[in-house]
Amino acid sequence: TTLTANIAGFEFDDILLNAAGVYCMTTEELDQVLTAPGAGSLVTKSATPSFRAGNPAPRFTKMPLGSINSMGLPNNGLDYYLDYVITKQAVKPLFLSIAGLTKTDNLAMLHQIQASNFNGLVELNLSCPNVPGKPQTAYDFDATRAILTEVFQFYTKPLGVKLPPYFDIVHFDMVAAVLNDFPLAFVNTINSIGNALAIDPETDSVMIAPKGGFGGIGGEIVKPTALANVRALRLRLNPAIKIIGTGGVQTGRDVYEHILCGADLVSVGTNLAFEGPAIFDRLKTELLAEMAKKGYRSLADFRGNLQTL
Ligand SMILES: CC(C)(C)CCc1c(C(=O)O)[nH]c(=O)[nH]c1=O
Repeated sequence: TTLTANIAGFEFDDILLNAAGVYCMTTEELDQVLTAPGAGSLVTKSATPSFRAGNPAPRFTKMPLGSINSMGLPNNGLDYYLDYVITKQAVKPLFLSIAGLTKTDNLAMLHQIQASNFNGLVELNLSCPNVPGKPQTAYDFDATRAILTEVFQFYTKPLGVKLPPYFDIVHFDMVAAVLNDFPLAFVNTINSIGNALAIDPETDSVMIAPKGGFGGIGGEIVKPTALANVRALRLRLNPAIKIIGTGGVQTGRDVYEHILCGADLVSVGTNLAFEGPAIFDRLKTELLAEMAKKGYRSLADFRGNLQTL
């Protein structure tokens, strides 16, 4: 049985990786994912041009059926992660995530990466903010088209985008219509479901300090939305644009369902944070068992084969 995938000519011989933001802040964490059995790649914490401390703690916490976070983009700056992926890219194909707070920052970072010795894949986090008073970039389809137009004027290395979840069928149509106009290597869907609220029953208070307790949620609770976004985009996007499925993965069956919806790679956030990198080998074992039960010998045997009634 083989668990392989190909994105932009890169062969992955395991299809699991971390979700950006989880287990990827420091080189120590990144090395643990890099060497974890069952993990076929890794992605770095979304980088800004220079170091950011991020929001005051508590800013990530467990809650029933998942997690809630408002980290505020804490990261060690682009150079730190660019150095890491350049040093390690011979081991396996790697993803470098960027999330500029302005379009100027994103373009500057991409110029630096274009000129660098990094030959892996860039994940442009489109949950990054847009101009104040407007929604995040990925919820502003004109802004999404504008930044991708500027990026592809000069950026020639493999690039994909990280998307927040959409909840309206017309939004699936609209975002796919934008993305299909660009030579994207992949789309990673979903990012956390934004601006949720969790309450501590002991104290009747919110659970995280930033933003009055509002934060992005991940984990088991988001799986139905994650699967819907993978499926909706698979049905709409050019087949050349591969899909990384993210959201709600805690068992091999969850990985299997992301693939059934059309995912090529599957990433783990919340449950990786709770369980640690040993989760990758557990998920791989459970996925292989699920495939054996169904008589599948490769992911191509069932990728995208979700049945409708
Ligand atoms: C939400 C942003 C801070 C604009 C981007 C970074 C990010 C964060 C974060 O650093 O707060 N958390 C998430 O769940 N997803 C993200 O993409």
